[in-house]
Amino acid sequence: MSKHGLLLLTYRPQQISSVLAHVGSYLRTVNRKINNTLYIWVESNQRLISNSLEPATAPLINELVNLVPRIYVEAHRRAPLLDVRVLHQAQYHQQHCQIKRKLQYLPEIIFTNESFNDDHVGKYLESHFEVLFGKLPIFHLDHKDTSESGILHYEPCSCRVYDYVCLGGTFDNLHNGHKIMLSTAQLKTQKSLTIGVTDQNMIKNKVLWELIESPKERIDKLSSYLTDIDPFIEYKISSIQDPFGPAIVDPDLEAIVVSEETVRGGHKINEIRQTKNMSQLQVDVIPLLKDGHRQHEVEEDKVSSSSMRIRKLGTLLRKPEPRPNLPNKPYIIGLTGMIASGKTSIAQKLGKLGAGVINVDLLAHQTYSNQTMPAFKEIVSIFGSDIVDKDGNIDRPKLGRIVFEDKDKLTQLNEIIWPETLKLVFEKIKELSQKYQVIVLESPLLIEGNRMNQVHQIWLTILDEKEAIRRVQVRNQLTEEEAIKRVQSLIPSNEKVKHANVIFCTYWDEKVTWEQVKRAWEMLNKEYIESKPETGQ
Ligand SMILES: CC(C)(COP(=O)(O)OP(=O)(O)OC[C@H]1O[C@@H](n2cnc3c(N)ncnc32)[C@H](O)[C@@H]1O)[C@@H](O)C(=O)NCCC(=O)NCCS
Ligand SMILES: Nc1ncnc2c1ncn2[C@@H]1O[C@H](COP(=O)(O)OP(=O)(O)OP(=O)(O)O)[C@@H](O)[C@H]1O
Repeated sequence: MSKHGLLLLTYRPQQISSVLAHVGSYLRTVNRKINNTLYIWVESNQRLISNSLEPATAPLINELVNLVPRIYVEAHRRAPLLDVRVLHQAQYHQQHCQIKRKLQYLPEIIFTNESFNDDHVGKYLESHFEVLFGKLPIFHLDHKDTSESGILHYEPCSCRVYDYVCLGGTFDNLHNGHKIMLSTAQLKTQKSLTIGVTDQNMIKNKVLWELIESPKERIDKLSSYLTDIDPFIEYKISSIQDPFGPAIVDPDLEAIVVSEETVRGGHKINEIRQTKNMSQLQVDVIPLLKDGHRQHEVEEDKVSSSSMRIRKLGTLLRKPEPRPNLPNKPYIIGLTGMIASGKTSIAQKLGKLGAGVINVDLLAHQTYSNQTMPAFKEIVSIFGSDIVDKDGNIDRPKLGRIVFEDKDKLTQLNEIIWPETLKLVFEKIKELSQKYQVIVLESPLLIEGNRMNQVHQIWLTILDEKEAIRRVQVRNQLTEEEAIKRVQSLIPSNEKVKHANVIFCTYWDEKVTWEQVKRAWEMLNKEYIESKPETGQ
């Protein structure tokens, strides 16, 4: 299996759309041979037959606007996990034909759909790219099952081209739907493509927004993707704070590319431009790419970044850091997350699957549960005798109201309780390690207390803040204001995500939570438990 490859897709003169007949079959074979990136370069077979290295006559724009999106539709069907990149060589960029392109990922194998002399193929590709193709293996693709041909339901948009085009999006987990939109816009652009990328304040209503990368990371990835596909256009990519961005400011823009679901945004932009006496943008609409690989009813119908985020739940997102300070056994999972995000519910499920569970909160409460316990006196001396109830115990709801009103007091309380709690945690770990290989330490303040190196992996529960506030109100009988204070008293989930090896979300019903937990448990056992020795890393 190679990581990256390049498919040289050749067609007979005047018959460019004929490549579509078999592209699905080619992609299926390629999908078995590479597992990361596939570049596709579309070329007339005449250039290879004649072994001519003269500049080619590039395919016509109307052919490409038809062809390229359809290749992505097939890529979604046949190789949904491959990063397919159809490289453009549009007619109006003929003057750049002599410039050798760089590629972001170096191909390790070449695929061709027609048999040519291997030397010709290597030389031809080396005349277009700064890659030593001559040394790479060449695999000739056959298409046996022609029955797959021509089943592409795709209505391409107009083939008019413009100097200045714009579009917008979040572009998290760049997928084939995005690629259709971006390619269409690139093919329509002769000079400059302006792209607005949603800022952090615009994504907070999206499902699992905490898993979306920062605007800078998304912009960087988008920029290197676009340059890889077509380095001859100017790209102006910036973050936007509203749905309109530069589209209602830049007088040079001529067209906007939108999808069926965002066409209203395009028309709204034109309304605003009209009020400012600016020219109207041509609104070019691409159809939505439906998801043929939906895994769950909570996923969307269309190929979507949200569905891709949902699929990450319960999987290993980040390899755990080595913990030379900890023995390999027992293997300790720190389960943390926002208040009412479902830590206890997930810990219980892990318990049912075979983990030993320690609730650090309960042990913390033990440290001041009666007058003989070590933290009792210290807490009363700091928070006053008012917090002791008529039975002589510390009134926890009352203490809670005090510390969630005042961050300093919360820190003070944690400083008193933590050393004693830690002693109890160690005792409990020792006791449970007789029976369990995996111990789940349910610990709300694991990250706040910077205690991440005391566990082998960090598993994080996240939940939409509004839902967390609703749950706290119901469960703890609090007002909305009090619930908000509790939920917001900890480090926000989007910052904790950086530390997490596995993430869960309990937003949907229990069945969905169970699926995530089972996935994580299986991964843990397979990768980290079954094959580990007692000591050493
Ligand atoms: C407010 C905007 C920018 C927010 O983007 P959004 O969060 O929806 O981005 P997302 O990354 O999900 O999608 C980006 C674009 O790809 C399209 N898209 C997403 N999935 C698919 C799919 N499966 N098939 C086809 N297109 C798709 C979206 O409809 C959108 O047009 C957008 O929704 C919008 O209203 N666009 C029209 C106005 C605009 O472009 N403004 C900025 C101009 S600079
Ligand atoms: N999958 C789920 N679907 C719906 N509700 C859930 C789900 N999981 C948990 N809940 C509910 O959310 C509330 C909080 O869950 P839980 O007590 O497990 O959270 P927690 O993170 O342990 O809270 P705390 O930090 O306060 O201890 C509970 O009322 C629980 O019933």
